[in-house]
Amino acid sequence: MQKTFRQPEIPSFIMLEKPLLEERRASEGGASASGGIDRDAPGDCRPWTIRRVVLQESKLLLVGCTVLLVRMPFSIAMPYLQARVLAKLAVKDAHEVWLTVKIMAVAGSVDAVLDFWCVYLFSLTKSRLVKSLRLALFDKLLRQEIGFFDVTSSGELSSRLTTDIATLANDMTWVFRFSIEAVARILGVGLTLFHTDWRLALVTCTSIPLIAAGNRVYGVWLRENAVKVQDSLAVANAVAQEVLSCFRVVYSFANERFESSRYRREVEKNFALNKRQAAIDGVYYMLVSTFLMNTVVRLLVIGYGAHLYFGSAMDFEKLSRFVFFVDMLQSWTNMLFDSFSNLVKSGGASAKVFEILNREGGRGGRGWGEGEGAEPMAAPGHVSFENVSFSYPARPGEAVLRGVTFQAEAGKTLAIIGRSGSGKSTIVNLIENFYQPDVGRVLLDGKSVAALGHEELHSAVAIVNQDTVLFSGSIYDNIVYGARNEAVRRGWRGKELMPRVVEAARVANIHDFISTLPGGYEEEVGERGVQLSGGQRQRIAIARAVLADPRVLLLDEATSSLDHESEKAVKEALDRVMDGKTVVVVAHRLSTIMNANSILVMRDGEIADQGPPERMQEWLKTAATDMEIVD
Ligand SMILES: Nc1ncnc2c1ncn2[C@@H]1O[C@H](COP(=O)(O)OP(=O)(O)OP(=O)(O)O)[C@@H](O)[C@H]1O
Repeated sequence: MQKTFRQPEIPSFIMLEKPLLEERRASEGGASASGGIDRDAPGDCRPWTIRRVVLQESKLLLVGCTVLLVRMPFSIAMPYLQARVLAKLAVKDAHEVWLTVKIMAVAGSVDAVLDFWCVYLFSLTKSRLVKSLRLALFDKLLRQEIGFFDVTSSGELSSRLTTDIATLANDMTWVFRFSIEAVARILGVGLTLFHTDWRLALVTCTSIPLIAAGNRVYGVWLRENAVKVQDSLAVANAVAQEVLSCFRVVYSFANERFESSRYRREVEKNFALNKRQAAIDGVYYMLVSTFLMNTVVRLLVIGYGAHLYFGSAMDFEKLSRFVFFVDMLQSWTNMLFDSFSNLVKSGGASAKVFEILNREGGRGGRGWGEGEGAEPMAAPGHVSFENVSFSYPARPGEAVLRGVTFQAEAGKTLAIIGRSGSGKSTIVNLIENFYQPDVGRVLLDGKSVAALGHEELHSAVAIVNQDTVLFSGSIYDNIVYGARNEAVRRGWRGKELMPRVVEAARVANIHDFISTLPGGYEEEVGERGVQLSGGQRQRIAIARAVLADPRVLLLDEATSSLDHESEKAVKEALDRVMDGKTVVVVAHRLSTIMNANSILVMRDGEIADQGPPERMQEWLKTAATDMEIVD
């Protein structure tokens, strides 16, 4: 049921015009509009692989490869022309020398211009891939179930989003820029070598089987190590993120030294892996690149070439041309080695990224993005649990709820009480469909919450926790957060939203405070709302819930985290918000319990008792301490 808001005067400092609908359209159309990766379009079940990612940009790559092929004759012409200049110098043919120099100048210039296009096209491909992969991964993370985040640290995930994708992309740049070019050039030079002298060309090829065997061994090892390197980096990042985001706790216990050594330990593990990789890289390049290619092949070519030259089976120009081409072949083979090792490393970096992208995700109910835009149904907000048993995915064997059955009647308040760990918050979590019961059903107005659309459920149910989470941004942004989907559905812009935001802030007892701030509703709250007091944060969170105008309000009542004044302001705000709604409150205050319509007593995951407060009055007095109930 939509609440009708009194339209207050809009304060003069508010000049907001936030086009939420356009914002959403931009975010949804972002990837396809830019021609990037299809971000797991519905119905697309193809697994994510490097091949799939690369194929997404096949058109750009094709253009890049065409430019490479066009460029190749100009690049390959250079050693050929150089050898010709040397030969003509030896016979003092000035006309031919200058003519060849002019041809070299033209060929070199065309080569340079085409080089620009190669670099540009392949770098562009890389940037598009990074952008699309980041978007796809982030969207995939948003589609995961809450249990996934219980067992995966946010630091690790941000490492996947940033470091892993950046490594993958950097390495891919090499691969695109050089491996395709290297293969094209090696083929071109190879053909030219055979055309120049097939015997010397065969000698040049003798090392190929050895190089192939070396690459295979190196590749297997490198891939394994690359996965370990990225994993150790993710662990180090997770530690850093945790410490930085909880820095006040670190500071207040003077644990900087401990945290420094904890981070150092993880960075050292990453360093040890990198060191091992550096040593193996060294051995590989020493044997394959420097010894085999640069020394053995060169000695064979010059030795056998000299033999042919002295036996008059080859002239000087041909021999010097051959030597120049072998030089070119060597530098491009080295390039190919680099590309190969980078490709293998990017395989390591991408392993976890693809693992997440290919993750099924056990989110119950319809996922994010499905059935959105639908008008929320007008229903009274009746919550019921039918024989619910549940254990958390992180601890599958441990039943936290057992056979829980109760009703929270529409428009009434149900207070849940019980000892710490008895399962009170778990009940709230299940109403939010954060997790699904192992047995039984959780119903909202007769429908299983798991069967309701994601937006539909969460526009009907709002939660206010003790542990208030605000986002960095303005107070306005944080309050509007409660009604973003509705604002989009109704096409509201800033001027339609502002009166609602102000009204919500008034209901939540925070408008007067906001009006005293220099920036008013546009005042920044800092990361996680650090620039506000606990009570102010809570009242902004209440305003956010008021704006969401839910049918069911879930409250986790604070015990003593606030001073008397703030607690009074928060309590008044809550009393106003609760009016006329179905409220399920994890209660710690006797007044809240006595004002509730019904009380549910939890003990070790089971319902110990339930009934109206009048019936339990006497019992409550004796059990207050045990149940952590305060006056
Ligand atoms: N995400 C989770 N993963 C695994 N176990 C959990 C998780 N959350 C809670 N638990 C466990 O479930 C049990 C019930 O927790 P719950 O938070 O529901 O208790 P509570 O009655 O709300 O306690 P409190 O009053 O202290 O908040 C506890 O034993 C707790 O350790």
